[in-house]
Amino acid sequence: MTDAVPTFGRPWAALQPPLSEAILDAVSSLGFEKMTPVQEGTIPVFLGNSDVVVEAATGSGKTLAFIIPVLEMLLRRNTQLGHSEVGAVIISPTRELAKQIFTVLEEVIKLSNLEFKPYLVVGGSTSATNTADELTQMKETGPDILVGTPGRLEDTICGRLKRGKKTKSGTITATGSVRGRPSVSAAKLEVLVLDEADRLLDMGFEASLTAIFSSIPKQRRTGLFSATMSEGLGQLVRAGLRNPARVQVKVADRDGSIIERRIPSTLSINYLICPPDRKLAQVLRYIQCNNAQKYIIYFSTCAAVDYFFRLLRRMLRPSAELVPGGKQALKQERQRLKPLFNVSYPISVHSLHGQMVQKKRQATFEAFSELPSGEAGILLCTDVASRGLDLPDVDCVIQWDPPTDPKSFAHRCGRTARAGRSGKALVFINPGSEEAYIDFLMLRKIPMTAGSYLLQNKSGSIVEADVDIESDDEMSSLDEDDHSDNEESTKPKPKKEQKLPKFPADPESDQLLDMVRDIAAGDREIYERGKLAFVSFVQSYMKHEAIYIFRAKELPIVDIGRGYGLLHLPSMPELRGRSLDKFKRYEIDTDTIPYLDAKREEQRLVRLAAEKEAQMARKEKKPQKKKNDEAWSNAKEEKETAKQRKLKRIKKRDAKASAEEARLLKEINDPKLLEMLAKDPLLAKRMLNRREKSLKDMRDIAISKPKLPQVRQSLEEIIDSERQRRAQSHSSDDSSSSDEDDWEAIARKEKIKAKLAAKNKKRKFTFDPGFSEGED
Ligand SMILES: Nc1ncnc2c1ncn2[C@@H]1O[C@H](COP(=O)(O)OP(=O)(O)OP(=O)(O)O)[C@@H](O)[C@H]1O
Repeated sequence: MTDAVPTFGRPWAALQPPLSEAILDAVSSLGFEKMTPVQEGTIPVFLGNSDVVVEAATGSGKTLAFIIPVLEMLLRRNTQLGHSEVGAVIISPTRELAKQIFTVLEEVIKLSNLEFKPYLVVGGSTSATNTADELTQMKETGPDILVGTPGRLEDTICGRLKRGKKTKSGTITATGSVRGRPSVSAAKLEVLVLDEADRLLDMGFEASLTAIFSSIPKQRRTGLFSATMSEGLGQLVRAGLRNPARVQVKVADRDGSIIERRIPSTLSINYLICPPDRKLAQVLRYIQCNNAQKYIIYFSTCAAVDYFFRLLRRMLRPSAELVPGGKQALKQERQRLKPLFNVSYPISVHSLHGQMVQKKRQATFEAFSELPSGEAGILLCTDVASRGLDLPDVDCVIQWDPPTDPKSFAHRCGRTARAGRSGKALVFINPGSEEAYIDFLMLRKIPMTAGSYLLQNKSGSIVEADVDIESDDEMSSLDEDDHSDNEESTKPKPKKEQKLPKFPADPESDQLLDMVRDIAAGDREIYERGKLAFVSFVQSYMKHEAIYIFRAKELPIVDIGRGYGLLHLPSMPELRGRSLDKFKRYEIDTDTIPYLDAKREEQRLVRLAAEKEAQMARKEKKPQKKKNDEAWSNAKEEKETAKQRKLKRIKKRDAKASAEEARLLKEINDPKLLEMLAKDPLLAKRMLNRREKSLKDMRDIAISKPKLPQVRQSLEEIIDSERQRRAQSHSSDDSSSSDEDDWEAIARKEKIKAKLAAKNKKRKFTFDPGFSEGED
């Protein structure tokens, strides 16, 4: 793996056209002597009156590559901006990123002694009053540069949409749509920047962007920046940019040769093909092998972050509040972990995901950024923290699961190895099904090398184990039962399972999982969150964009459950048809698992008692039913079965109806009637079912059109013959009335559905788009 040092470019003073003294002072005060390649490539082009599309690796200094031109362009203006006029707008997909850009911008302005007033425009206010206060404050400030998220910026620049419907393309369709007054005037806007442009589209901000484009002058400069570009960007480029210059920064390898890779040359990425029930041991061993460092661990879902945060905090930084049973229990738990994980420095555990309130997100961000020296820090997060965040000095990024959006992979890894620092990344791959992901990333210019499987030897030291993971033969034969049982391997097995186990026995990993289960058995919060995390992970697996690699059917679901330290597998449709024998249920009545929080536990016990009483009462009333271990899961299953049955019924009914309709249409060959029936398919059904009123209607229609004698004739003929045929068949079989009722009922239901949909649409439409920056 390459460990090249990135080549910084020339000194700032070498730029042509030259930067102003104030900006040169600022970059020098920041301690940046030379430009990074992306800065050297972008600044002169952007300042030379060209729109730019910039693609450069993570951590390559893109932020300054647009902040400096923005300030320079405003400095070069001939006329001054008025109090309510803005000269530049920078759009970012997330609040964190917007805040980060704003901080850098503020710092550069301060260090350069310029008098520009930047303003941060993001959602996340806790109330409408706060929002109103923020607006007033912004108007008082009279900002020159706005940095923010798309929805809020749209409200600020275009005015808040009070009435009207916004389509995906950003046009307002409903007549009588009304926007409030814009809070600023963008009439003299000089420059627009879209940071993480592909993400802006992925998050569905197209409409807001289009609205912003239509409210700002066409004669402006626009820059589009990202480490990854998606195909959808073409449309955005056409809509918002004019003949843009493309700046693409290639990475120089150690020997100076130019190689095509999407990641910095200082970043080394390892993949580890590892059974999912051994990931926890691998992560802890990896940490143990290094000094106090900063780690980011990515998970697919918020629920997984919440669960592992609680679990790791309890294991790695246990305290009297976290461990029930007082000091003695705390000591015992520490003793139990010691042979499995032992480091001499303190470790703090943090979590960050999109469902956390903004304040907490910010606090986590700051705490992890300002970690005391000598302390290791682990930040557990979802992809909300994958893009753009410049967390200082992250040593290693671990991906517990590959991201559902392949583009996120490079962004996740890019939180380390920033601005010339070296960094490591590790991604876990499930054996037997996900190996193709390695080639998939190679093709996307993200090279990876195999990482080592770590084992603990008898003296407790961590050693690299020999694992044969290259053989395709073994790969294809590996299934859920193949990898762990060494003893099992000596027993005769069916043909497919006769391969040698790929992974060595790892009793310490099993001990670790036993410890996790014991913890869950004594802490309801962890027990419940574990189940939630597992279910949400399995569901998120179905959402992988690369579904041909991440095939739900091949997901080693039982091993994953074991790896999560579950006490039992929750009942879920994805487990149907799987062999669950390998999973050993933890012997405990789960009702007895307490919350550590006394008040919460008290409430739970009261609720439980009430539920039991109600259950007893029901039992006395009804004949006894089959005993359920988990009432909630069975109820869910029953609901699912009922839903399936209903769907089947509807499908059958629909098929029957279409067949009937087709048959009728085939029988009737009058063109005018066919036209009428095409316009009103129910007419055919009514006719078929001898609804007198409808027949009369049809006859009337035919008679009232004397110009169409043929139609009248054929209609009457058809109706009469149909009546005769029906009369005959009704005398022997009178089952069609229910069918008719169905049709009428379906028509009625359709009407109601349409009405409801219209109502819902109305409701959605009043929702404030400015607050919709939902990440995750
Ligand atoms: N010329 C420079 N010399 C040294 N360090 C720099 C220079 N320019 C920027 N940096 C530093 O590099 C780090 C990464 O910069 P920045 O956040 O702009 O990267 P980025 O390309 O936007 O990354 P991402 O794609 O992940 O958002 C920051 O900590 C920044 O302070």
